[in-house]
Amino acid sequence: MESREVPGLVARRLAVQALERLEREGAYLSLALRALLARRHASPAQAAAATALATGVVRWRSRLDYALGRVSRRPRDSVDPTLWQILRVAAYEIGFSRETPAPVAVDLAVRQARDLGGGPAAFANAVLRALVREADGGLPAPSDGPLDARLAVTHSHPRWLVRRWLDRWGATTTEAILRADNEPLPLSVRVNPLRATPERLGEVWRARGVRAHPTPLVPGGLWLEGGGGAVESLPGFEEGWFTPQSEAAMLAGHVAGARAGERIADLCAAPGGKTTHLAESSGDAARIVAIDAHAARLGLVRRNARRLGLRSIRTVLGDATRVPLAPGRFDLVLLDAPCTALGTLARHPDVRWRRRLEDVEAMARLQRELLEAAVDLLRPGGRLIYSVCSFEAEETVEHVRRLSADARLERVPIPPPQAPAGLDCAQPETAEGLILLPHRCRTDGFFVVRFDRSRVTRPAGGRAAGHEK
Ligand SMILES: C[S@@+](CC[C@H](N)C(=O)[O-])C[C@H]1O[C@@H](n2cnc3c(N)ncnc32)[C@H](O)[C@@H]1O
Repeated sequence: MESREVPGLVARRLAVQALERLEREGAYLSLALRALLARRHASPAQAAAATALATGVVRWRSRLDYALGRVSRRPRDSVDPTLWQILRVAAYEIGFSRETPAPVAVDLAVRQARDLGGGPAAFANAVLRALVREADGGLPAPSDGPLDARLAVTHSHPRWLVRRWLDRWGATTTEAILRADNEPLPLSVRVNPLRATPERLGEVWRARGVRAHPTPLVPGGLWLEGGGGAVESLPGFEEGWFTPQSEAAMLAGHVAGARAGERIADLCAAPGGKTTHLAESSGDAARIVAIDAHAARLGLVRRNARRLGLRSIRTVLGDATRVPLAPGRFDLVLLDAPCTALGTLARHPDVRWRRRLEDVEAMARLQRELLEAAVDLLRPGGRLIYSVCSFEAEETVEHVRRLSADARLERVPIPPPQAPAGLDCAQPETAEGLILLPHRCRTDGFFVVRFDRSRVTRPAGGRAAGHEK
């Protein structure tokens, strides 16, 4: 019963349980937390605290393990896995959380360790007290060894990824990306212009004590001050006034510029964040086919369209590499492709540990197939918008180089978003598509490019050969 009496203990136990599921079953952090918090009937405060702790531990995992390893007399693989998660939570609080004083974090961890026996509790006490002494100015980080290994531990990323980024971006940019990945991003929403305006929504929220600011890069969005909390419980959600969406993701729908009367295919549509954006921009007056290979996720597209009051979206369950649609007929094809999601590490810290180097090439292969199918659907003059929440070369510029050699296509530059005061959004590779790196504009890492299907067929590298019908 102790757990009910000591404030903060329930949240820490929940965090440890979520972390164990992540480790043991490879569960997604957000899904593991959601299921656990619902099953244990956690209060909103317990849920918020457990989420913050588990997310923090996942984000800082390798730095926490390094710091604990320095003060533990036992190697990690000889320590009970539950006890190690308890230590990680406390180490996170000691190193990174301003909410809980270190002695309280140690005390709460020792109380949890007691469930495992007197020995584990004494061990936790000794390790964490030593850590508090070591961590005076922050948790220790390695000061020697190869740069990639040092950065990987200091900023808690897998070493293979750090090595890739060092090769491509150099040390300064890589370190800036690593830092940005560890800074939580503000929540944002896209306002449904058919039902509300950012001003009106901002007013309604202000009356409820929620502050919001216009998204700096994309018109029609709002950044929520303070983050946290369930955005779905805010006023206006059920009424279809807005869609939770990252600002980077809004950019794809924004540059697509869907218009009334257009025939549009969204090839990887679920859960419909961008499909509904296209429907809204066209005044719900386009003909939109939303395809996705996963039935349950496709159901979310229908649910979101219903909530937003949109009627121009038809859903089709299927593999978009073999689309059951007439080729050469679409004015606009959006391919927001499945990807490594390595641009979203600030929002989804577990993705960094889930991905392997092989995933990059596997995703690039699927994207190549999807791109071929997408190009076939375009009518002459039709436009293709390709986007991914990743900035890996294989998933972005390498596709652009290949498509640029396709005689049927012409790349149309996308104007870079206006840099708001104080942010440097200068794009490193505008010649090959728009890359948002996570440290530049407080967005996810993202990539978007536009290709139009030529009205004129031209042999590769040759002169125009005639008009397509
Ligand atoms: C990045 S998500 C799309 C997000 C969506 N565009 C949005 O903005 O809400 C990629 C989607 O591709 C779908 N997918 C993966 N492989 C597919 C395939 N071969 N054909 C169709 N959909 C596929 C996945 O089910 C997933 O929903």
